[in-house]
Amino acid sequence: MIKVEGLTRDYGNFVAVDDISFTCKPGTVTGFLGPNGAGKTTTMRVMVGLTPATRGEVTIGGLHFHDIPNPGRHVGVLLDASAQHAGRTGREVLTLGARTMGLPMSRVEEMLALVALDDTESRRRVRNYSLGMRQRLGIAHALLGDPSVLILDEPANGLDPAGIRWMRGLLKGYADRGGTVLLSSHLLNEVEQIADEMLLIGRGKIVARGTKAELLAGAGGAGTLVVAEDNDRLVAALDERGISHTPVGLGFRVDAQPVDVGRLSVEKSIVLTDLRPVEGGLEDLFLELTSDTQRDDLAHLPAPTGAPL
Ligand SMILES: Nc1ncnc2c1ncn2[C@@H]1O[C@H](COP(=O)(O)OP(=O)(O)OP(=O)(O)O)[C@@H](O)[C@H]1O
Repeated sequence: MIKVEGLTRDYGNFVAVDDISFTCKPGTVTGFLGPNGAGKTTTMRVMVGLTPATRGEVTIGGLHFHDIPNPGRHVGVLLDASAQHAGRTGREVLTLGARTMGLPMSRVEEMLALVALDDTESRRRVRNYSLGMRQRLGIAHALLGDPSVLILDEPANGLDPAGIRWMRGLLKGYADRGGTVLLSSHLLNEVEQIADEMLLIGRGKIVARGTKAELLAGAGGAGTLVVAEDNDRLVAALDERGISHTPVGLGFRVDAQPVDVGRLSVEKSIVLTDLRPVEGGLEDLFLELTSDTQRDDLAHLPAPTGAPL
C-alpha cells in the first residue's frame, strides 16, 4: 500500500506538487495522469526518497522509502529509463542489481526473458539501446527483486504498440497476483484500459480521481445523443423537464445521462431510434479538467512562410 498524505513540493515560489493525498491499494493498478509538467515525476521522486517533500509524507507499507530494508525487494522503481550507466551492458546492469539485492544470478536470466531482451541485446552497451529497449531493461530492473509495489514513470514511453500491449498484460497480471502498481502517463488511452483507479493531476493538484465510470459519472457524463421517431415531441418533453439540447445530425445532443433520456421517452411514450452516450467522454473530460495546464493552442500558429515545393 502506498499512502500519500498532504504532499507538497515547492521550488522557490513555484509549487510543483500542491497538497495532494491518495492511496494505492494492493491488487490494483493506479493510473497517474496529467499533462506535461503537472507534477507526476516530482511526486514519484518524493515517493522513492530522491526529492525531499516540502510538506506532507509518503509511506510504502507504512514506512518511508529510506527506512525500507533492501528496498528493491519491496518496491520496484522505474523513473527514467535513460538514467542507467550508458557504458554497461543490460546484463551487467541487472547483474549488479541482483548482487546488491542478494538475489541468485538466475533472476537476471529470468528478467531478460520476461522483457524479451535476447542474448545479443543483453550484451550490448546501454548507450546503444533504443528507447524501447531501455524501457524494457528498466522494467526488468524494477521487477528484479520480486517487489510487491511498482512505481513506474511513463513506462510505455518508447515502446511500440506490441510492447505497450505486452506491458499492459504484465502489469495487469502483476496486480491480479496482489501487487500494487502506480503508473504515470500523459496519455489517457495508455492507462485507461488497465487502471482500476485513475488520478488526474494538473498544476500540482489532483483535479479528479476514481474509476473510469466514476470519473464520467462525476462529470455528469458527456451527454447523450438521441434520435426519436417524432423529434418534435422529444423536444417538447425535454423542454418540459428543463433538459437542454442542441440539434446534431438527425437528432440531438442532450445534457443528461442516456438512462434518464430513456426513462423520459418511456414515460411520454416516445419511440427512440437511437440512444447512446457521447463518445470520447473520458478524453474530453481529461482535457477539460487539465485545460488550464495545456500548452498547445494551434489557433495562433502562423502559416508557414517558405515557398511551396
Ligand atoms: N528541480 C526543479 N527545480 C525547479 N522546478 C522543477 C524542478 N523539478 C521539477 N520542476 C518543475 O515542477 C513541475 C512539475 O514537473 P514534473 O517533472 O513533476 O512534471 P510531470 O507531470 O512529470 O511532467 P511530464 O509529463 O512532462 O514528465 C514542472 O513545472 C517542472 O519544471
